[in-house]
Amino acid sequence: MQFTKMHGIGNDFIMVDCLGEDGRALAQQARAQAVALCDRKFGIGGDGVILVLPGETVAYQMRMLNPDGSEAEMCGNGIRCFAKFLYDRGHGKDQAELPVETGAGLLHVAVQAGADGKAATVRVDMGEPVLIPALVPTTLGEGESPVVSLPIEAAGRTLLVTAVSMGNPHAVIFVDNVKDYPLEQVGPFVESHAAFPKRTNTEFIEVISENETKFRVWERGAAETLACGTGACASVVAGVLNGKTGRRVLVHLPGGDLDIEWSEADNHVYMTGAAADVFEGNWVG
Ligand SMILES: N[C@@H](CCC[C@H](N)C(=O)O)C(=O)O
Repeated sequence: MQFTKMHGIGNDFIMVDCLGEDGRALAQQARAQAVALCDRKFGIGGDGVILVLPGETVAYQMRMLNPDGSEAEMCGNGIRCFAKFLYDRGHGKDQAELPVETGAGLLHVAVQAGADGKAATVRVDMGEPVLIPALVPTTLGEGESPVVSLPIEAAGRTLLVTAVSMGNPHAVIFVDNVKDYPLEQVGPFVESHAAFPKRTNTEFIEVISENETKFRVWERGAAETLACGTGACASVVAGVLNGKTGRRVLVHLPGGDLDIEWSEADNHVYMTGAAADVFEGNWVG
């Protein structure tokens, strides 16, 4: 199985091209072997596997598997890698925006090329955040009101969480000092807390100013990673809902920066950031 290793600000993925004749078989193999592929000692190593598939209503479809083998509805850093993967191979080069089917619906990506003519940064229309508790999904809150800084008990602490879905679930927690926060102690308990029936990604956010935050994440099915695009989007939505940030924020993640805007005009969240190739190979496992 041929693969390309890519990353979006340090969130690294094994990309499998399933557009050809043998695409269905490759996708099946990659799904079955996602845990082995992502293993950093015995496999290729990655924060996930991304399947580049033909779409049903448009040309392309993205699917994402976590290192624990579970399938995620969406992946923000992954979709930028997906866009670069296609662009650098000549797909959709003549289109200003490329529609991509995802588990979070149809999203649109716009590539900005570098001096070498290859995709350098990608702007993604991530769609509207989902705030209705039952759809996040979370059992917190009441009726259709957003869950904004409601308490949960986890790891012997009371944590105030804001629940946002960007197709996949996020619990956002604001902290004073993100660098020293015991994320590896708290993260696993929030991930599998009873208030989140599909488990959750958990973002820990330190606000620097109205337009700048520092970010760390404990990802569902992946533990701590260097970046999470959907998480960065969710964190800005949470920042606005809590009155802690403006609508446009430069998010500093351990692997790099993302420019996130929750547009007042159309209620969509826009994410802009880099995507990069690392190497290509042939999986013989
Ligand atoms: N790192 C990704 C999110 C990957 C999926 C996540 N672990 C989940 O299970 O929802 C991103 O950049 O959004």
